[in-house]
Amino acid sequence: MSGYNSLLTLSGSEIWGYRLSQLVGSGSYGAVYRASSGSDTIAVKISCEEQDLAIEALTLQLFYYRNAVPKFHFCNKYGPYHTIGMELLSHDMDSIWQKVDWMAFERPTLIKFIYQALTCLEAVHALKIVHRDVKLSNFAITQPRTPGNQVSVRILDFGLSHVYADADGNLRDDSRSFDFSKMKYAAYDASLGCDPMPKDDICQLGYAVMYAAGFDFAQQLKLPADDLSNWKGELIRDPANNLPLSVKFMLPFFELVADLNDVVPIKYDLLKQRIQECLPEVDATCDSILSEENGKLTLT
Ligand SMILES: Nc1ncnc2c1ncn2[C@@H]1O[C@H](COP(=O)(O)OP(=O)(O)OP(=O)(O)O)[C@@H](O)[C@H]1O
Repeated sequence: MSGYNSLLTLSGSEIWGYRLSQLVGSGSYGAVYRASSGSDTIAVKISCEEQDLAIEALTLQLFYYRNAVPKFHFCNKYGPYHTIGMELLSHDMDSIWQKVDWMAFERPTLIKFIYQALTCLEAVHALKIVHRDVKLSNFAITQPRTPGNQVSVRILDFGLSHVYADADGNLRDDSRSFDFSKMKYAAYDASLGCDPMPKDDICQLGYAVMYAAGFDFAQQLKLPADDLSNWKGELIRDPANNLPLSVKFMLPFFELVADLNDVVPIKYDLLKQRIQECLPEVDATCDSILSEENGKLTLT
């Protein structure tokens, strides 16, 4: 069995006193299991990528008291694998999206999601960390709280993240030398070969919202590299005429995203204000509600 496949068959194993009971998710590098010890239930991420997991563990620890990421429990080695124990979230946004009618979230859901996702990114950027892997499946919601099933958005997966500047603001290189221009869903500047910076996380959040709104982003990603990059460039040059129809109502937000650069500090409050302006009848600051009926999930 290949290294990666063996990551997917660890149900029943015991790690640091937690028994892995169910595979709840997997990505290119890791598998994530629900794990229990007595009444305590957490998520355990397992990967062969030592450095990425070490960076992720360090990052999660920095955010323990901020409600932006799953709370960190431990990191440890398990045979050939590296593991992180963390708060168990309920569903990632991509798997909820796959179950909604027409594979398109409704406007109120989109507005609340983007507001909370931006709040997560604000917390990440405040520590001079750039995430660099912003996509729908890297956001998840907390376990529903009672009464009312309220849930909040958290950002996941810091394997590609990087502390881009020191306390004095001097830029720091990443020795891992990733080539983000090859990443299909990279922001426009990164697709041209620039190092991804916080504004690019926000630009990628914009792509994630287009996808969540039902725009066929997967088809767009199949374009030849130059055409894809041109499309991303046009979105920034003239969002009013190039935004997909399903997110045109979010033009006030996308216009501000198009104006972001790496020099002027990002005004998160203004971005949030713009998000609220896109749909004034919905309070973007309210938590979302998760309901489940006959196996069908609804996030409102
Ligand atoms: N704390 C958690 N609680 C519940 N599910 C989680 C948690 N962390 C991750 N998951 C699930 O596991 C999936 C994969 O996790 P993650 O993105 O961290 O793995 P990865 O291998 O680094 O993925 P990628 O391919 O994006 O690099 C997520 O999309 C989500 O469904």
